[in-house]
Amino acid sequence: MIFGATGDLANRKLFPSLYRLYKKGKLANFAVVGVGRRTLTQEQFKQNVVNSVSEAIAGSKNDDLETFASYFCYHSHDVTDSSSYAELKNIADELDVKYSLNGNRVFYLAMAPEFFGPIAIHLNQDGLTDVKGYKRLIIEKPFGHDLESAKELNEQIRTAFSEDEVYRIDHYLGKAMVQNIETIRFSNAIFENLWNNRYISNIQVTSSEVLGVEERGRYYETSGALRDMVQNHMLQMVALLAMEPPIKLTPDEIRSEKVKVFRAMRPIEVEEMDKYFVRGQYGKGLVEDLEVPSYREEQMVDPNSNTETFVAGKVMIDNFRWAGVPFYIRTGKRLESKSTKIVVQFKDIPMNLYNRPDQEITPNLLVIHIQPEEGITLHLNAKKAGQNMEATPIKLSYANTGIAGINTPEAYEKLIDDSLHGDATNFTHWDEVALSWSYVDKISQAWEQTPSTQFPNYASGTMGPKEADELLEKDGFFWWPVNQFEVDVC
Ligand SMILES: NC(=O)C1=CN([C@@H]2O[C@H](COP(=O)(O)OP(=O)(O)OC[C@H]3O[C@@H](n4cnc5c(N)ncnc54)[C@H](OP(=O)(O)O)[C@@H]3O)[C@@H](O)[C@H]2O)C=CC1
Ligand SMILES: O=C1O[C@H](COP(=O)(O)O)[C@@H](O)[C@H](O)[C@H]1O
Repeated sequence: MIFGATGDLANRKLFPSLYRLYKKGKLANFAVVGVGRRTLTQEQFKQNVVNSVSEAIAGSKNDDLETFASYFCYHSHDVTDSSSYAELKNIADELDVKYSLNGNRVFYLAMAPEFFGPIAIHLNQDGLTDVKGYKRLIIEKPFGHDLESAKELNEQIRTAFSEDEVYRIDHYLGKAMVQNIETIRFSNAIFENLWNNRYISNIQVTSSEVLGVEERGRYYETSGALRDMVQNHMLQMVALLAMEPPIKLTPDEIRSEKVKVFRAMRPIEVEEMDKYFVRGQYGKGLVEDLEVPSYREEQMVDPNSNTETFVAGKVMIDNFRWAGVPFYIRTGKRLESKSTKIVVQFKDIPMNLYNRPDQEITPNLLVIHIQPEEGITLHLNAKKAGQNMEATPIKLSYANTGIAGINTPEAYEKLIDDSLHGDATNFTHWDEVALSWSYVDKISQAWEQTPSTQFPNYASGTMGPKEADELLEKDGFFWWPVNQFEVDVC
C-alpha cells in the first residue's frame, strides 16, 4: 500500500523499482494499492504507472507493462479523514484473498512527514495492521525535524508497529558502493590493519549536486542542507567508515556497531561551532554554461532566506581507533559537479627517499566512487620510467559497473526488495536516528542563534564558500578535487 501514489517519489522511483523487481521475478504474489488525494479512475492510475515506468526504463523492452499495471489499484483517500480508512481496509482484505497474499502487508509512506504519525495511528485503530501475516512500515525521510519531533513521530509509529517492523529509508544505504564500504573494509586484510589513527590522516566524504532546490523550496526552507543531507546520508556514510567490524553480518550487529560510532561523535558546543562546521548558500552563477538564479530567487523561497544550501564539517570520533583523525564532510546544491566520493588519505611515509627534497611524495589515497561512476581507486607511488630512482603517482582502479554483466540495482529497488524479505540492515534504527539528531541539533541551534550575514556566499557552479577550504587548511589539509578522480569504466 503506497500512500502518496500520485506523488513525485512514487512515480520517479517506486513504480520503476517495483517493475524491475517484477521483471526479475522477485514479486510473486503481490498487489499494490495506491493512495492519493486526487480523484482518478482505475484506468488513469494504471496509465500513470505505465507512463512512469516507460519513462524510467526508456529503451528497454517493456511489453509486459500492461500486465504489471494490472496488479495496481487506486484509492482516493484523504489521510486526515478518519472515515475513509474502513474502505481502504476492505480493498486490502479483498486483494489479500484475490492474490493469495497470506495476510502480508507493507505500508509505504511516500508523503509529507506531517502525515506519517497520523497514518500509522489510523492503520492501527482502523484494523489495517490487524493481519495474520507480517506487517511492515516503510517510512520516507525526513524522520522528524529535530530530536524532539523525531521522538514524537517515533512514539506515534510505535503505537502500530514494533521497531523491527519499521523500515526507515535512507536511500544512500541502498547504493551499491555505500554497501561496498563494509565489504572493502572487512574482506581485505591490507585495509583493515591500516584502518585507524596510526595510518590514516583524514577521511573526506563529499556529496555534491549540480541541481538547485528545484520545486522543493517549501520543504527545503524548513530543512536546509544540514537536515536534508547531513543528519542522514552523510553521517550514515561516516558511521559505515568508522564502525568496528561486526561479529556477524546481521542487522542487529551492524546497527549496534554504527550506534557506537554515533555515540563517539564529539558533541560540539555552540560557541565553538565555527571551528567545526561552516555553511553556505548559493548565489547566481554559471552551471553547464547556463546562467542560474540564486537560492533566494527560487520558487517558494524567502528572498531573505537564511537557509543553508551547503554544509562542510569536521566530525571527530573520540574512540581508540579514530582519536585525532578528522572526518571531513561536505555537501551542497548548485556545485560544480554531481559526485559522491569518499577519499581516505593515508599518513605520509616517514622519509622521502625517492624525490628531490622540494618535491613531496603524493600520499596514498583510497577513493571510493559512490556515484555517478561506481568503483574504487587506490593511489600509490611507483618508480618513474627511466634511469632515475624517482617515484611517480600511479592508480589501481576497479569499476563496479559492467563487471558482472548486469547493472547495479537502483537504490530504491534494492531497499524495497530488502524490506519485502524482512532485511532491515540497510535501514536506520531508531537509536541511530536519535543520536544523529542530537549531534545535528547542536549545529542548527548555533546557526539559528547567529544567522549568516554573508549569504549568498558561493556562486553556483563552484565548490562552495572559501570557509570550507579554510576548515581543512587550518589542519594542514585540503579537499581532494573529487571531480578529477575518475574510475575507468570498462
Ligand atoms: N521526491 C523525491 O525525490 C524524494 C522524496 N522524499 C520524501 O518522500 C515523501 C514524498 O515526496 P514527494 O513524492 O516528492 O511528494 P509530492 O508532493 O510529489 O507527493 C505527495 C503525495 O501525497 C499525497 N497527499 C498529500 N496530502 C494528502 C492527503 N491529505 N491525503 C492523501 N494523500 C495526500 C499527494 O496526493 P495528491 O497529489 O493526489 O493530493 C501525493 O500523492 C516526502 O516525505 C519526501 O520528503 C525523499 C527523498 C526523495
Ligand atoms: O535525500 C536527498 O537526496 C538527494 C540526493 O540524492 P542522490 O541520490 O541524487 O545523491 C537530494 O537532492 C535531496 O535534496 C535529498 O532530499
